[in-house]
Amino acid sequence: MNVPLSSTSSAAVHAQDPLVDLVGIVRRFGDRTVLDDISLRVERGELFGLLGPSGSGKTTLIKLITGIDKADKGSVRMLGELMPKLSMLQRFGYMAQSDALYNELTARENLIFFASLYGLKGPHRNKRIQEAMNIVNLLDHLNKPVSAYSGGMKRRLSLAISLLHEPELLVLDEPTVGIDPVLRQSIWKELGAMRAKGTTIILTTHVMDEAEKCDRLGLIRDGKLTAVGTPDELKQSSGSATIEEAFIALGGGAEK
Ligand SMILES: Nc1ncnc2c1ncn2[C@@H]1O[C@H](COP(=O)(O)OP(=O)(O)OP(=O)(O)O)[C@@H](O)[C@H]1O
Repeated sequence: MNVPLSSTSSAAVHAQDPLVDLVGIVRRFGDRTVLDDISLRVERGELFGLLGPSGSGKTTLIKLITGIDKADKGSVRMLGELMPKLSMLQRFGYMAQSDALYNELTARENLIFFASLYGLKGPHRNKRIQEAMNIVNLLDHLNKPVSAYSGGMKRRLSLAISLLHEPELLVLDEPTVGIDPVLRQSIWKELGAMRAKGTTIILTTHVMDEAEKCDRLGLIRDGKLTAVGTPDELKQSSGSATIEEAFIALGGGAEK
């Protein structure tokens, strides 16, 4: 991962800091403004969903939160720390939309590599590898090369990697794309269990019944945050019966 990281220290982390605090974020590519003045706070322990049509800017926003990319204007703080910041890497797990896996290595070797980045060692590392692969139902495939994995299996392995170090924050870009409904349900059960233990989760989704399961949603359209609230608040404020209707009524437009 090519991360432009600063190692300069900033504000001390205080218990009252939101987990993620975005202020006035602008991101441009050439003369195109892809994120336009986005301010958003995600509190500790929340399961926060970003919902928006294809190309609306969800992945770009996720990359700014994780410090993979830098905003042209505005600030991103994670736990009070200005991002990007190298030491924060151990405190969040990130599952990108395209899998960042070493195809020629086995799943176990991939997990060992990422575990070393997170500072996991010895029996604890091995226990976490077993636990994470059990969550995504891939324990039987631990020793297979990733090149022999299906697309859905690669997604599940990427999810296992993001969970490996039991981070305080999980950032998941379309985590259930290409995953069958049964496993999708079990992954959501696990995300719920992690949230119950205090993990904050930020994810992007196009699936409306997944959006319903989030504590709060941010609706993005053309790089603008058009609405933020609980699923019920968004339905009420738009007089809609479903999140899908609320999404369209609140400027979400057509889904892909
Ligand atoms: N590195 C880049 N250079 C130029 N344009 C980019 C770059 N990254 C993203 N974009 C553009 O920014 C816009 C937002 O892209 P982004 O990937 O954030 O959308 P998205 O909401 O995540 O879409 P999807 O749901 O399809 O993943 C798109 O028009 C995309 O083409």
